[in-house]
Amino acid sequence: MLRWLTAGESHGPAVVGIIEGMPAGVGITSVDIQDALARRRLGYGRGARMKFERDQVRIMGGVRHGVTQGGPVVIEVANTEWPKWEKIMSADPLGEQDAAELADSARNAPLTRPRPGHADFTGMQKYGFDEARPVLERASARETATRVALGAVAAKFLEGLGIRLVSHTVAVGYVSVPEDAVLPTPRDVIALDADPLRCFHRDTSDAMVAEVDAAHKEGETLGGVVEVVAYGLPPGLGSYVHWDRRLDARLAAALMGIQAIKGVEVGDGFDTAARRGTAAHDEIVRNEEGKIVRASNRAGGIEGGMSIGDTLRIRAAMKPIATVPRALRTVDVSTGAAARAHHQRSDVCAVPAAGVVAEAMTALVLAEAVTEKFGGDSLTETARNLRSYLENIPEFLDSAGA
Ligand SMILES: Cc1cc2nc3c(=O)[nH]c(=O)nc-3n(C[C@H](O)[C@H](O)[C@H](O)COP(=O)(O)O)c2cc1C
Ligand SMILES: C=C(O[C@@H]1CC(C(=O)O)=C[C@@H](OP(=O)(O)O)[C@H]1O)C(=O)O
Repeated sequence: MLRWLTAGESHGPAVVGIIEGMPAGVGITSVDIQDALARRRLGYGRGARMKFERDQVRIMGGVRHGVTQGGPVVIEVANTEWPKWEKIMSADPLGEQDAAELADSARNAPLTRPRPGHADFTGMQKYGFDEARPVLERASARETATRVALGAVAAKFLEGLGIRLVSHTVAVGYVSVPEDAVLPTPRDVIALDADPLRCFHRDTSDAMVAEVDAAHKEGETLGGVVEVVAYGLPPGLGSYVHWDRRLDARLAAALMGIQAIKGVEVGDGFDTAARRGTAAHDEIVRNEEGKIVRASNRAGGIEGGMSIGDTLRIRAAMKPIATVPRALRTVDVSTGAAARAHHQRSDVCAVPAAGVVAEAMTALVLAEAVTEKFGGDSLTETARNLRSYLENIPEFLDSAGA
């Protein structure tokens, strides 16, 4: 069983992730995790904090000399902003002098004008806070740094089994890649990361940059759509036998669990709903070598809640950043008067970063499904079990490795 948790606040000393059940023998270093985190910072339209803050990674358990040992892997991503927040976010009660200094600090002014589109207002109601600071600290997408760190470990495990993931931006606001655009492969990751929007279609990327500039100028923010593509999956991850074992359900929950994600689509998803049956599915045919393959990939590599051994495609729709510079209407809960929502700084568009987070979440779900199906206390054992499964699929059913 693979399970994982994250902890920490946006302006606390660190955000921390722990993953338990990762087999031994997976090669992972702080540099690998640092590289994954650097990709999450990419993207045209991200805010000031991305420029001045660094992610400082420390592996605190489960890895020795660059290889997992089978125990829980613990990763700390320190917030380099911490010295500015040490008093505001102190875990322990403050002494008299520190408390007096804090009371005078502008940074600590109570956030009584909750921002629509955030957890602020309902979080205050639910947990009984009189301002939004304690809510936004944990609701913030700063926490996605830990998901990407843990996802880097999961991705290394999958890579050891020949499974590779890619993510890319397919829409920013109303600007979308054309429907017939080529899918990126793992070979394209460097080019993708070099693109300002992590978009694989040159002309669309230029139009997206212009859209982010226009939104920025108008005090607006933008959302969009990202896609995760996974290559090399064996058939049979997940199951049709129960709703919560379905791979599509688990991937959808994982992507929906990312801050600001409001929709998930597997394969052609919503377009498929508008098609007639003969144009909606992926027919089973023999190729020139006599191998059983699919004539298309409309389902996005999942049927009956299981991977079918074809390319996985899953999309997530992100709403526009809720801390809008042209601040939205709210109520100041300290006075009851109409007001404008609190705004200091924010991203204009975080869609490219959301793609990297979605890739990490997909890696975590796939790694969990792989360990569930193939078990193994070491990567070698998991690989052996996977090989044996594939070798033992009866020849007349063999579609593996498509
Ligand atoms: C990578 C990433 C970066 C984000 N950056 C910001 C930001 O700078 N400002 C903001 O208001 N929201 C940002 N968000 C979105 C908020 O975290 C999100 O809108 C908030 O949690 C409420 O969304 P929900 O209703 O889906 O929980 C970001 C989300 C992601 C995934
Ligand atoms: C810090 C990160 O993202 C933050 C996510 C976020 C939000 O409201 O979700 C708001 C912003 O933080 P702040 O309000 O402190 O500027 C982003 O910078 C990060 O991704 O590392």
